[in-house]
Amino acid sequence: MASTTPDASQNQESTKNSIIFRSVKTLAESPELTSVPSSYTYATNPDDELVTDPDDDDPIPVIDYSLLFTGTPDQRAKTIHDLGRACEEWGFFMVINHSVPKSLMEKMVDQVFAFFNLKEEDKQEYAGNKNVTDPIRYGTSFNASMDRVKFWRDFIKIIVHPEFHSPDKPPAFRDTCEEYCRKTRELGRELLKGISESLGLEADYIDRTMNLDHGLQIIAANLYSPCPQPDLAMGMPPHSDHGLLNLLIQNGVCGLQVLHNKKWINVSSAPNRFLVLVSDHLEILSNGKYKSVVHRAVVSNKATRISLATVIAPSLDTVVEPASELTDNQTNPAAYVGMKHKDYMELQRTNHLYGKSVLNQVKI
Ligand SMILES: O=C(O)CCC(=O)C(=O)O
Ligand SMILES: [Fe+2]
Repeated sequence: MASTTPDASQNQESTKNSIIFRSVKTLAESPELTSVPSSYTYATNPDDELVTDPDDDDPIPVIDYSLLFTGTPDQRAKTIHDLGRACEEWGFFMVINHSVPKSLMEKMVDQVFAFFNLKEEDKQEYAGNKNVTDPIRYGTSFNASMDRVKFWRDFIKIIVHPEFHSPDKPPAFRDTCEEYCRKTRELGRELLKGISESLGLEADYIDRTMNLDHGLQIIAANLYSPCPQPDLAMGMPPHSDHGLLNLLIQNGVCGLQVLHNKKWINVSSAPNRFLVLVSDHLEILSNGKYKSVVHRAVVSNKATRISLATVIAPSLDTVVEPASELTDNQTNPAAYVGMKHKDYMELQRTNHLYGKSVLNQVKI
């Protein structure tokens, strides 16, 4: 795979007082870099420091997707029950035996790599877009103009449904991405049918009420370049995602940690698995029964990490509120106010990314 050589004049912008790198990649590749610049120095909250691998007695839930279709009635019922428990207790699970070919997953990760390896000026074509509904947004950190501390991450976010968009380069990106997005949309919608049933709702309840025929699907590809002092920088700070589910894959380099029972759990994954994160709108719809998972991405000094998140979300105009079937005024009143998905996304974009700070704003 071709790699770009940093070119100081092309990849840096000078302001009155400092030089700003346009991407962490160009910063990480600059020969003079030996330590993390102060603008990236992230102070971890000491309360957050308990980091561990999963406990054998409480393993990360694994869902065998094929049993939803080809299992015996008992196996199917158990899988739906397991899905519900995973959403309730972890807000996170891994999916095996799913419908997305391994070769397509690998091809997509390769294309993401190839995109980040384009010349910076080619990627900058998509930079500067600010609105959550801009079809393609390339950038660095989270919201670089607002972040108090910058995150060690470059990203591209692409809206792929209800309308499909794609960068024109690299040449094979569009076709690979279109197929990958179709397959992951199908996977996400089927998982949501099982999740609907686990809540005691009709299988198509979430699909119908969240208007998934016109649902928003976004892919967010993240590049975490090697960092000279990984303990001092953060790839993505603790946060939960908007949307219903986030289907995540990575390039074989670990870095994702999920918060479970007040501990940060390192997630390692086999190449053919999807890491599925319950996201804020599923928590709202289930009136808090299912919890969106707080997660973060740490960085390494050895390898470049790629992660590719596929967000399956309600249509932009859907007002998401707790399902009336799951609430009653006396014993289980609605715990969240309804909000249009589009407004929620805007709220997330204009807030500092920390924990569940956005979700807390719609909590009653
Ligand atoms: O890189 C990761 O594993 C996490 C990425 C993430 O949290 C996101 O894109 O929302
Ligand atoms: Fe996330």
